[in-house]
Amino acid sequence: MSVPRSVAAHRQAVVELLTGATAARASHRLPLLEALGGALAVDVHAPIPLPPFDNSQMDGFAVRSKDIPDAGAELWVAAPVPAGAAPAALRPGFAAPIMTGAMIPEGADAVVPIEKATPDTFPDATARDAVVDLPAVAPGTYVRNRGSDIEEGALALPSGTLLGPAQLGLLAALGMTTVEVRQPLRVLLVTTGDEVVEPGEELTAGKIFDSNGTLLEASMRQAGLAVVRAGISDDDPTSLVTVLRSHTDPADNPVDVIVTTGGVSKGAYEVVRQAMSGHPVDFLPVAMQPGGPQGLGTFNDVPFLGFPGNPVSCLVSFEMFLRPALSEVLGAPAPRPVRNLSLAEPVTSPQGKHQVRRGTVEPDGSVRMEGGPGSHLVHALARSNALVQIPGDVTELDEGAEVEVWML
Ligand SMILES: Nc1nc2c(c(=O)[nH]1)N[C@H]1C(S)=C(S)[C@@H](COP(=O)(O)OP(=O)(O)OC[C@H]3O[C@@H](n4cnc5c(N)ncnc54)[C@H](O)[C@@H]3O)O[C@H]1N2
Ligand code: MOO
Repeated sequence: MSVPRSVAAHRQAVVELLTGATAARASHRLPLLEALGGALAVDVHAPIPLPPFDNSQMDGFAVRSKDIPDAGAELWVAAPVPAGAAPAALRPGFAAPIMTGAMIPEGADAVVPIEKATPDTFPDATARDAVVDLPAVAPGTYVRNRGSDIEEGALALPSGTLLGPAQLGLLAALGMTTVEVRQPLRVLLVTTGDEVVEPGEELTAGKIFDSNGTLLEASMRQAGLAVVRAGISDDDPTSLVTVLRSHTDPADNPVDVIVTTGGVSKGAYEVVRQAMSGHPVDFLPVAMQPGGPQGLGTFNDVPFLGFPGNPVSCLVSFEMFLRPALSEVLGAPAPRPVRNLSLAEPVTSPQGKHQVRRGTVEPDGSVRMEGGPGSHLVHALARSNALVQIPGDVTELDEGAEVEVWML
């Protein structure tokens, strides 16, 4: 029996497997919202500064700060400056009513919020010769300077950035309508097993619904991959081989990566192992639980990963191997945030296996386990927001012990 491979060694093997497949990816230009979840193909530099002009952070009065001594001063009220208007220059001795986001008039260098003015309401726009009492204010107060968020020409987003709501919002703020994104990696996802049926079909004795397909397709899409689904393969290896051949023909737009689930352990009908015979694929144990049995190699020169069949094993395999490898090779998606947190309860773990438990981070910052270690516990997984990492040499941890937690 082969010696189990470490988690780090297997992750490195996945990185090496994907490195060739992801070289020189083509890119295309998409409208911003269609680029959601994609990876930026080029560095984007700011075509304009943000903010584009000095503007007010408050509803109040734009003033020349040097017009107001420490004791305060009474100033004439100038014409109001609504947001969107290009104001006239501010004359000495005047204060201009200004609204949040409105352009600071030339000559003004500070804003006094309306609450600090006497009277503390804006005069009627038609009022003549109105005056206002204002306290002293330091230059720059409540002024949002042109270019203080980003200067014109500065690097806004580096190539490889995964485009989420905040990144797309920035591009819109910069006035862009389209963005150059990498063509996503195309992944063929095949779930396997005679017992597995599509959700919505009839559930007869001995059958279960396919959760792996949805779980992994959702994970992959979130990570920016394009997923090609080939349904559920039964336990006949010839039909699985036919499916894999049809998606890996070099003359017919082959997929970039193949991921299967199930059929990799030691049962009598391990369809994936059988389908891969004659191809350079290793089936090996990784010293990890869940997700111990793994397949890795190529089928018709296309990188292949065989995840074990249990749903939690699939999710853990994706999070521990494929997602980090994509981050390393493509620069996206961003790695999961890692935190060191204390355990809300004691935990035991098998000697020699890196265990990945599912947990919930509590408001007090401790982490509580959701369900036991079993890799079939999809309900407990659905309650979790974190993967709790317990190294292979650790067998017992007390309540309060520190553990590494990956936020999902
Ligand atoms: N004698 C041994 N038996 C098993 C070992 C072992 O080392 N020796 N390893 C166990 C571990 S750990 C795992 S993980 C599984 C991996 O098995 P397979 O990858 O061959 O997967 P299957 O046998 O096809 O399925 C395992 C389990 O998952 C359910 N399943 C499969 N596909 C789906 C799906 N699409 N959606 C939902 N659930 C699915 C399946 O019904 C089984 O319950 O092997 C252990 N056995
Ligand atoms: O290693 Mo298996 O993935 O626990 O159930």
